[in-house]
Amino acid sequence: MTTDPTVSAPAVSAPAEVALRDLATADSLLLALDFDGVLAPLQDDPSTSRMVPESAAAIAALARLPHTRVALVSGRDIATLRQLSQAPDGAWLIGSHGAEAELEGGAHGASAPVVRSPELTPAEAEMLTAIDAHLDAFEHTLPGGHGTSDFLIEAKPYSRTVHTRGIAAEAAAALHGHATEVVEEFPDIRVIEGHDITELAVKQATKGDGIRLLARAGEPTAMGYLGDDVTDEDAFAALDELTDSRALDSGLTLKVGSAQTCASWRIADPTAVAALLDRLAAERTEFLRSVDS
Ligand SMILES: O=P(O)(O)OC[C@H]1O[C@H](O[C@H]2O[C@H](CO)[C@@H](O)[C@H](O)[C@H]2O)[C@H](O)[C@@H](O)[C@@H]1O
Repeated sequence: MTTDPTVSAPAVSAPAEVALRDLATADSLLLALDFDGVLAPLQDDPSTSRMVPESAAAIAALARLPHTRVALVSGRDIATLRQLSQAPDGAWLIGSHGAEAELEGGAHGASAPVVRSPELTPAEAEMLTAIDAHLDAFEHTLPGGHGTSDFLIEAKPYSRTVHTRGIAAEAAAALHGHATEVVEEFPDIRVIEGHDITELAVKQATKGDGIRLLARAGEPTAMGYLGDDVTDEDAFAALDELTDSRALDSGLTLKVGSAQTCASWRIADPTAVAALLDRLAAERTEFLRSVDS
C-alpha cells in the first residue's frame, strides 16, 4: 500500500494487493464498472474517450465466462456509452446516472430483457428547455466577452453537461456559478458535480438505483463496483447496503484516484484498473476451470 498524506482513507493499493478472492470464486459474479476515469482515461474532448485496450480485453474475457456478468454504469447516455465503450456482447449498460438501462437476458440469461429509457414528463421537458435558455444567456454575463459557444455543453436526453476542463479558473467558476443559478427557479433540477463538469439533470435517478437494478436483474452472489467520481459514491453506498443486508454474500467497492470516498479500496488510475481487471479475469477463469474439472 502507498501512504500518501494528501490522499484520504483508504490508502492507494497496488492492483496485486486488492482482495479479489470473493469475486473470483463467487457462485455468480456481477462486476459493474464506471466508464470515464475508470475504464477510459479522462480526455479534454469527451467524444474521444476510449477504454484502455487491456481493460477492454479483460472485460471481454470476463463477459465470456459462465456465471459472470459485466455491466457498465455511466453518466453518459446509453447510445453514447455503447458507441464509445464498444462494450462486449452480453455486457449490461446503465446510462444517464441510473435513469437508462439495457439489460439483455436476466438472471441466468433466462428472463426478458430490461430496457429502460423513460420519456420526459411535461414538467421535465419544461425544465430542460429552461436549462437551455439559461445556459444560452451566459454570454451576457461572463467578463471578458466569452459566450456559451466558447464552451462545450453536452446535450444528453435528460441533462445538459457544462464542461470546464482546460478553462481558466475564473471563467470556469463563473460558468459553474451561472449554470447552477437555474435551480433557484426550478428546484427540481438536480445539479451533478463531476471532474470539471457541472451537469443539470431533470431525472432524479442515481447510480445507486443502477446498482440496485443490476442486483435485482442479475441475482448475483457477489458484486464489485469500480468508480472514480462523486456520482459513484451513490453506487458504493448501494452496494454496501446490499452486502450489509445479506442480499449479497460479498461486495467489493473500489475508488479510482485520490478523491474522498466511502469505498473500501483505492487504486491509482485507469492503468491500475487494467492490471486489476486482467488479474480478476485470470483468477476467475482459473477458479471456474477448477470447479468444472
Ligand atoms: O459516469 P461516467 O462514465 O464517469 O461519466 C461521467 C461523465 O463523463 C464524461 O465527462 C468526464 O469525462 C470527459 C472525457 O474524459 C472529461 O472531459 C470530463 O472532464 C469528465 O467529467 C462525460 O462527458 C459526461 O457526460 C459524464 O457525465
